[in-house]
Amino acid sequence: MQDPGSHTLEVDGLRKSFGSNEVLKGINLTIRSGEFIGLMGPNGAGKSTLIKILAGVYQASSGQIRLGGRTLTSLGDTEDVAFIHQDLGLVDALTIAENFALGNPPQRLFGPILNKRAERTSAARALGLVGLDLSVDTLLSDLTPGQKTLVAVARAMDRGARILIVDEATSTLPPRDAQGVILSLAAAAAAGATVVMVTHKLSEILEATSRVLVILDGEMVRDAPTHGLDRAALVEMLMQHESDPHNLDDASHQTRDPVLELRGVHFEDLGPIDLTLNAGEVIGISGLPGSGLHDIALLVNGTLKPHKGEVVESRPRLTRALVPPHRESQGGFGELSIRENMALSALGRWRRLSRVLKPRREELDCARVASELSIKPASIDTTFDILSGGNKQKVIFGRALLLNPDVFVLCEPTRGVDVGTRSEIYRLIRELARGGAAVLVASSDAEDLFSVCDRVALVADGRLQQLRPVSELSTSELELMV
Ligand SMILES: Nc1ncnc2c1ncn2[C@@H]1O[C@H](COP(=O)(O)OP(=O)(O)OP(=O)(O)O)[C@@H](O)[C@H]1O
Repeated sequence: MQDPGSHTLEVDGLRKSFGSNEVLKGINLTIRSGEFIGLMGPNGAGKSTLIKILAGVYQASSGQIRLGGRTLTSLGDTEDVAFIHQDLGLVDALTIAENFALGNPPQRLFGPILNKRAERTSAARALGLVGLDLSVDTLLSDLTPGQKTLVAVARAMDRGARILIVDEATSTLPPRDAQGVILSLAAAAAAGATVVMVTHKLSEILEATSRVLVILDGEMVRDAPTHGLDRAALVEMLMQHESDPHNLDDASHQTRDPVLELRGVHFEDLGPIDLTLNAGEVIGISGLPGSGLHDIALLVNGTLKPHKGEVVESRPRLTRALVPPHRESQGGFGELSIRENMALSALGRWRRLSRVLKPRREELDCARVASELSIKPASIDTTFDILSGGNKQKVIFGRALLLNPDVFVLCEPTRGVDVGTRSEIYRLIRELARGGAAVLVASSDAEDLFSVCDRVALVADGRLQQLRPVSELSTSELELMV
């Protein structure tokens, strides 16, 4: 029997099935106080399901959870444990102090009189712990996404959490913001808190964690100290038979005829923007949140119309496909299947001359793309809603592939996807360019830029800087760009 005061977290033989699909196949774990755990695994491996069982969102089919020797059905109601998801559970219209007070029993001075001062002092102290130099009266809506995540971490610590469970909280943050969050989590661990962090970013694992756990197909297949590991070792742990994501074949480019041009385009604070997309070339643009990076992509796609200037197409009826920046709000239709979500915009492709749909061809094409992207579950009749985050991203990417357009506009194409799929997406993008498509990648992920783009440029101060060949840039120059 352990000391109940300790915060050792133990999981024994945890299983979870959804219908006949066994998603967790007997997970065993012991995590001690002060450990910083990186939890990795391919899309659909079961990471979020494990976290949701710990949080009490799902109930395990069998198995045990113990904290400090006490058996619990979940950690959801335990003050010692805080969960930080992509949806941070903060309210934009409230101040930092008010967000801290949300859901907390009020601190009382005397009878019904609240001790607001004590609440503010303790909130300010917690902000200091995560390195945020902000007044507690700042409105949440005035913060950057990274600062909001730090507020969520500070709030958890203010509430006395000794275990922080963080599920892909940095995946939508620009690198510098993500770095701030990782540093504050590392500081929390150094001060004795336990951190369990789900991430696909190898750099975050190497930078901050003390131990790596890998889930594959619902089983915990690796458990190793991070010390001594490098990127290649992590990739090998994840993939077993890995093809190096950076070893992309050098596409022999064909003629680079202009396909689409933005000429002197203005949109809100952007402009003038001049950009030419050529057949067979992958152009990458990057920038901070609010820089207008995705607006440029949407202007290229025709979703946004310029206030001034023109979008010139090289031929009539030029076709375009978009992977939108916000999968959560602009991506898929939750109640439709993988197949329906993929086929939606390309239905015309499977029509006979008589205009009758050829469902068998449609099914085969969707199944082929789903398999190329290793979408899980493999059945294309699966409902979109129940897919893991990374698999949703793959379906949306697959939809663009099926359209087979002249121009691909890909916003954050690898957001939330695992290491193996990332390299597969890079291979597919190169293939699209080799096939003559013009590709625009609008991404805040340096790896997207140096792995797949021919030329890249930064969006800053409303302008698109000069495009430069990636081959002439060092990794650190690229990382500085994002
Ligand atoms: N509510 C649900 N009903 C049915 N199946 C589900 C449900 N939630 C998750 N699944 C399935 O469980 C499997 C594991 O999903 P989970 O979200 O745990 O993966 P993950 O490892 O977190 O992936 P990612 O890295 O893409 O976020 C997937 O095949 C998913 O479709």
